[in-house]
This record gives sequence, C-alpha cells and structure tokens, in this order.
Amino acid sequence: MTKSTQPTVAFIGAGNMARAIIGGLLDNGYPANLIWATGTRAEKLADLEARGLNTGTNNDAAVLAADILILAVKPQIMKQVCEPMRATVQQRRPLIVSVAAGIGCDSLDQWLGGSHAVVRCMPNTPSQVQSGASGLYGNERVSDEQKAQAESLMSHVGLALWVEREELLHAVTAVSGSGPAYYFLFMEAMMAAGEKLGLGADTARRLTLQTALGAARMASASELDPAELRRNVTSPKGTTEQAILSFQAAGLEKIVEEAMQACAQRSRELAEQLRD
Ligand SMILES: NC(=O)C1=CN([C@@H]2O[C@H](COP(=O)(O)OP(=O)(O)OC[C@H]3O[C@@H](n4cnc5c(N)ncnc54)[C@H](O)[C@@H]3O)[C@@H](O)[C@H]2O)C=CC1
Ligand SMILES: O=C(O)[C@@H]1CCC=N1
Repeated sequence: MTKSTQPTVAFIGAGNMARAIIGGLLDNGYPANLIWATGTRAEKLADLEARGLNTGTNNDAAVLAADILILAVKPQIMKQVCEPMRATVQQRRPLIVSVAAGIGCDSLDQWLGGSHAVVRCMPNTPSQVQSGASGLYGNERVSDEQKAQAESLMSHVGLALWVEREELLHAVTAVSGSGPAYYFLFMEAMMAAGEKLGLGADTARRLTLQTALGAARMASASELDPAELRRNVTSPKGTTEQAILSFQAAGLEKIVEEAMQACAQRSRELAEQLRD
C-alpha cells in the first residue's frame, strides 16, 4: 500500500492491546502522523506523542480524523464510551473496528447510532512484534474495499484471517486472543521447574524462551504436523517420553480443552451481559 492510500487510524483507548498494535504498526513503517490515540489522561499518552502520534483525551477529535476507528477500551465500558461519540461517528462515518472481547456488531452499531460498517477484530498482543494473530468478522455493511482495508491494517502486525460467522470469534478468542497468556504461563512453569532442577534463574529463563521461540519457528516453517515434530524429539525409552507420559497422565489435552471452553464461554457471557 502506498503512503497516499494509507488510511488514518484512530484508537479509542490506548492500553495494552492498542499499544501492541500501534507498536507493531510503527515498527513496520506505518506513518505515525496517520495514527491517533486517545485516553483518559494526557500524560499517559506522552510516549506515543513523542513517537509522532496524534494523541489526546478528546475522542470526538480522533473520530473526525479517522478513516478507521479502532475501539480498544474494555468491554464493560464500551457502551458508555461509544454513546457520546455517536454524533461525530454519524458525521464522519469511518469504518468501525472493535477489538473488544464478546461485544457483538449489533450492539456496537446501535450504540454508535446505527447503519455502520462494523468489523470485529480479535487480535493478540504479539502484534507488538509483528507476530500477531487476528480473527476478523464484518457485518453486512462492510464493503469489499473496507474488508481489504481492515485486513491490510492487521496484516501489518501479523496474520489476519476472516471467520464466516460472528459466533466463531468466541473460538478465535479462546485460541489466539487469549492464547499468548497460555504460552506465557507454560514458560513461567518451565522456568520455575528448570530452577528447581538446579539451573540459575537467568539460564532457566533464556533456555526456556529460546526453546519456545525455536519450537514455534520450527512448527511454522515445517511441513510436518506438530505431532510429528514432537515424535521426532521423543526417542523410544528416552528422556522426552517420560515427560510426555507425565503430561498425558495429568490429562494435559483435557486441561487445555477445558481452559479454552471456559475462555469461549466467558466471551459468550460478556456478549450476553453487555448487550442492550
Ligand atoms: N489485552 C489483550 O491481550 C487483548 C485485549 N483485547 C481487547 O482489547 C480491549 C482493551 O483491552 P486492554 O488493552 O487489555 O485494556 P487496557 O485497560 O490496557 O486499555 C484500555 C484503555 O482504555 C482507556 N480508556 C478508558 N476510558 C476511555 C475513554 N472514555 N476514552 C478513551 N480511552 C479510554 C484506558 O485509559 C486504557 O488505557 C478490550 O476490549 C479487550 O477485550 C482483545 C484481544 C487481546
Ligand atoms: O482477557 C481478555 O478479556 C482479553 C480478550 C482476549 C485477551 N485478553
């Protein structure tokens, strides 16, 4: 995409998720002057201002500048943040992109006055290092051009895949939206166990992180399934076999499935509770 065709993107809410996307966009060369970010306290936006973004506490000003309006506040306050922006959103009619868990296109559209093109995007924080994974869904008002715009934007920070039904975003949340936390938890556990086995904290940390990176890179680059790659590490009567047997005896597969079901269920609950 050439510079002249790049849309102006305004983030309403500049917390963890927005900052991860902004960081990824900037590092990938997205012009800072085409990015707006708002928050409740100007001083918290000083670092973004210093990187050349347009920042402030006035959501309406950001809306009026936006080709793409990214709603990145917590689901619980989305309605109270959207409703006061209604008049300016109706005037400007940007493409609405919400990254909030759970909240449906219909609610967002209604809170913003109706008849809007609304994309729901479930991103994840590795967007910060351009290794994000986003699931996208657009309502019937989203044109092919707007779909291409949203996909292009999120492709700056990683993988961007469309799902056919809005309901599937609950599953995307369980896999990739929340997924980084599962891997971080696993890293924490491996680092702690490495220390218990006698390694220094720094050594346990560096070996754990490099192993996670290596396994993810290898699985991404390989034509083989992760199951096959696992078997290649697991020598019969060797060491890995004992670790895998221990995981399986503890019911790892079921533990993971139950955790992801709980995640998707919470996403459905948020949608239900916060609907009008
Ligand atoms: N953190 C994550 O890994 C992911 C988060 N999400 C979604 O992203 C959204 C934001 O989550 P986080 O960034 O984690 O939360 P956060 O709490 O870090 O960020 C929210 C930001 O909104 C700002 N805010 C509050 N009221 C505002 C207002 N009236 N106007 C402008 N800004 C306002 C807050 O100051 C805060 O910085 C949520 O809806 C969440 O479901 C989606 C995928 C992953
Ligand atoms: O935990 C949450 O609710 C958000 C949505 C997906 C990841 N973080």
